[in-house]
Amino acid sequence: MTEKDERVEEFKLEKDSEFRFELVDHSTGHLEILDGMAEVFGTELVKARKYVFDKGTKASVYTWHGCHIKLTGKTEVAYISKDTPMVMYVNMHVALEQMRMNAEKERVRGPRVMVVGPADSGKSTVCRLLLNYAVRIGRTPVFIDLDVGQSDVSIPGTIGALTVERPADVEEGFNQCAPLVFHYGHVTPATNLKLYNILVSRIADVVNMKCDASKKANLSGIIVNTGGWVRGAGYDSLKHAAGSFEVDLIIVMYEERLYTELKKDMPEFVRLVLLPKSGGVVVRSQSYRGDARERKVREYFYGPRNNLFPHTFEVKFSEVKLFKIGAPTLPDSCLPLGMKSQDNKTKIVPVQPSTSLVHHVFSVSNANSPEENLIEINVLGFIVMVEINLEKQCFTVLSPSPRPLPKSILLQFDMQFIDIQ
Ligand SMILES: Nc1ncnc2c1ncn2[C@@H]1O[C@H](COP(=O)(O)OP(=O)(O)OP(=O)(O)O)[C@@H](O)[C@H]1O
Repeated sequence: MTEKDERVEEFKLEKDSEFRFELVDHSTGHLEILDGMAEVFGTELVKARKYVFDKGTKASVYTWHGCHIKLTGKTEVAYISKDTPMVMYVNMHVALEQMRMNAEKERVRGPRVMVVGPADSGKSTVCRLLLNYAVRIGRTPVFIDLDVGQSDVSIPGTIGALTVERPADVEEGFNQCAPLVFHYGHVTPATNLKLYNILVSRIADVVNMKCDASKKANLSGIIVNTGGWVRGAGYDSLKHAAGSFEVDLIIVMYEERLYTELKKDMPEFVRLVLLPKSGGVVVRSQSYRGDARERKVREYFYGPRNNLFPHTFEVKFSEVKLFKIGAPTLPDSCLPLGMKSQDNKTKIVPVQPSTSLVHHVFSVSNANSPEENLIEINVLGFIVMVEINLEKQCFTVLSPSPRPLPKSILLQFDMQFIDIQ
């Protein structure tokens, strides 16, 4: 596919059709709706507003009744398709709403849904659609993102949950005002599956508490997004997540093998639905995913439109305590008697200040002391070590808020962020 020059194009969409586009990696695009009604992944577009889409965006505009739109920008692909699974997705939403209404009558909890499927099968998009449709009719479901590679709740390397109270912003996604976030530190569950599973159980416990405390959230139900690792240990961790959240419905994106395996392994009360993958879902390369992760961290500090102003300040070594979760795995034969290599995976390892920490991202833990269970305590936010001065015994950090840091225990990510615009 050849790259077109930036240009203004208008498209007339018939009812039940979608306009799919991919912007090139180096330029943003603008979209306007000129006539009719349309939505982007379940969020309605407002007339006379110019929506700005980030570089490399891959998205679609769907219309139930027909519309006329204008796109300005450099696209790699831009086309209209009438072959969309949207009716099936909306039927799914209707079924969930039916479950909520039944739950209301029977005074039980609303649907607990988990969306699974291989990488690039449209899981996040289906979650976003179902959440948007739910809030559009007054529900407030809890969204949990277990995808540590491409989280829609917080930065990569974390798992998080938020109560969705309004539709996702077309440009910026869900409002991430007060998410509950736990530090994992890596961008794939495989790096430390033991820790990952502990965090999944922990976040499930907290979500259960939230649902016990809020009747509305309990009735609205939960929607859990998962990562694309669906074989071997990845499959086991999906089963673990299903058990932790006590899900009663699993949506499997297009893969029959996964559907059949889960059908066999899940208890009877768990319903399984196989949904087709949209022809518009784009397969993203490793480098695109890496760039997307970096963009996500940048967005955390600078805002989605470069509209935030982070702070840089010095922090004395003595003011903070740095830790990493998990020590390198040693063969069992090298460990003290009775200890297993798996125990190392949840070990809290103190990290000494050194120049190797430059550019590393750190979570600011909500813990008050290292004696607390650092793994299972949520995090307040993130900083980046911009500079380390061993002589002055201080770090220079990039932080979303001005000094001082809210708490003093910092947890190290594998991930680095180099702050160049
Ligand atoms: N109908 C569509 N038209 C155009 N682009 C789409 C459509 N549906 C999804 N996409 C895009 O395809 C990409 C992959 O979709 P999505 O993130 O939902 O998949 P996923 O299964 O959650 O991916 P993974 O778990 O591997 O990160 C995203 O960039 C999304 O915006």
